[in-house]
Amino acid sequence: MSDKRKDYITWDEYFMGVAILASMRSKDPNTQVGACIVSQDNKILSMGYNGFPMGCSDDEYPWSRDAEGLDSKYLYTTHSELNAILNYRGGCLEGATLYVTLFPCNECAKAIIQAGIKKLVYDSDKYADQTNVLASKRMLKSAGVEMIPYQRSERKITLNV
Ligand SMILES: Nc1ccn([C@H]2C[C@H](O)[C@@H](COP(=O)(O)O)O2)c(=O)n1
Ligand SMILES: [Zn+2]
Repeated sequence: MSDKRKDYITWDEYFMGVAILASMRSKDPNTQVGACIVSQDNKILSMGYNGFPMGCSDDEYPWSRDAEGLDSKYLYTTHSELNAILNYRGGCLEGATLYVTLFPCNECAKAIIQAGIKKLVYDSDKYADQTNVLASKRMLKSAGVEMIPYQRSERKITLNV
């Protein structure tokens, strides 16, 4: 009988956990999103969270979701999924899996498809009714990207050791 630990975390818990941790870096006061891209042999390839592009200060650009025109955060934020794709320096993401804490929008779906990502594991789908998410699902389905809702476990994972 093996003495191996039995209560180790699953691959899904591990990679979604990394995505959740990445989301905690976001400065967005309303929604923090994290993404983690994983190879077919369970190696983490890249991570990202939503924020402004390099050189665009978190303290100078607006975080408002309601403001009009140039004062809206939506003009400036790069989504976590796109950041994870763009952060990858290793070459090809063909066949990779994306773990993300919020279902991707239509613009990120285009990038996911074009990057060759074949599987998407998502946690929240809080904007499921929005047109951009419906368009995203339509494109991901057409492109054969598998969409899998993350099965939250009962286990509480704490980071303080
Ligand atoms: N799949 C997604 C969806 C949204 N984001 C980012 C974009 C914004 O920074 C924030 C959403 O803000 P809200 O409209 O909820 O105030 O989340 C993303 O990175 N990935
Ligand atoms: Zn997006």
